[in-house]
Amino acid sequence: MNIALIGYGKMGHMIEQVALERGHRIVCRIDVDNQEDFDSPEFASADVAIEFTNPTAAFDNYCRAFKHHVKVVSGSTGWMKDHRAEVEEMTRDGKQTLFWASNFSIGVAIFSAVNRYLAQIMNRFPQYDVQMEETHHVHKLDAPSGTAITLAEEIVDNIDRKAKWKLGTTTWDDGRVEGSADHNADELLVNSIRHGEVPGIHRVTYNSEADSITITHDAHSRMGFALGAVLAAEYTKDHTGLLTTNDLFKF
Ligand SMILES: NC(=O)C1=CN([C@@H]2O[C@H](COP(=O)(O)OP(=O)(O)OC[C@H]3O[C@@H](n4cnc5c(N)ncnc54)[C@H](O)[C@@H]3O)[C@@H](O)[C@H]2O)C=CC1
Ligand SMILES: O=C(O)C1=N[C@H](C(=O)O)C[C@H](O)C1
Repeated sequence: MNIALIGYGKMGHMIEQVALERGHRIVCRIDVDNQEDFDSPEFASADVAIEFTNPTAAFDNYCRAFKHHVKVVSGSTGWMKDHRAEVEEMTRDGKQTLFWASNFSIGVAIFSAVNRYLAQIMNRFPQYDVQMEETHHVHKLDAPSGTAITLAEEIVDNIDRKAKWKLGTTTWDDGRVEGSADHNADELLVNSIRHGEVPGIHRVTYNSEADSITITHDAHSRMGFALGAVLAAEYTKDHTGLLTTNDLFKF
């Protein structure tokens, strides 16, 4: 299939490699210095555009692709709080197509299924309090990570004693600590760590006086995200509307 890349950074390059290995063609690569290519015949020839940019650019990129009726797969995080409703409206009834996931790896899809089940079990065991921690490279623009927000929303949806999640502290390599760990009992605290070149670690911990239970997903590289994004593009070619990893992996 024909794939356009929007955002040719760390993820864009890795997705290109995986897409070529799977026999796809890259028809267009758009980054900040060639925005006019959105209006090129090459871009319009794409079956799907794969978008990995940043929290502020993502939504405009969806709109520019939709103008040409090009379907989009996107992993950009941090835009949901401002544009979720507009994206839901644009993709309603398959008018436009966006496959979005805060994390494309199969490992996180499995982790998410375990996370939901564990939260349900914990309704019977109020002696455990739950907290989350995510660790990423120091270049990351958003905190908490998109994956942490998705996992936190799943816990809040499944455990009766938590009403919402709250960003706690962000700790940097140089020892700086931003934010505060203060929170009410019904708030799920999510702490962030920014360290070196870490691709992404997500940890959910249930702690009681007697013991603690921790589940962790630790990405060894970005390869799992890139493969998932290309699998999502293959799926998106034949589907419409607002899609996510639950559609692809059927959890
Ligand atoms: N859902 C998932 O599985 C994953 C999501 N991400 C997310 O993907 C995004 C990108 O991650 P990386 O590739 O690591 O970042 P990066 O910083 O290496 O690459 C982003 C690229 O987008 C370009 N860009 C910025 N504004 C643009 C615009 N308006 N149009 C086109 N290109 C533009 C930048 O110049 C840069 O080349 C982040 O939001 C990150 O959180 C990252 C890894 C996995
Ligand atoms: O910025 C990253 O690198 C990552 N971002 C995603 C997120 O915010 O959850 C996914 C992955 O953890 C890597």
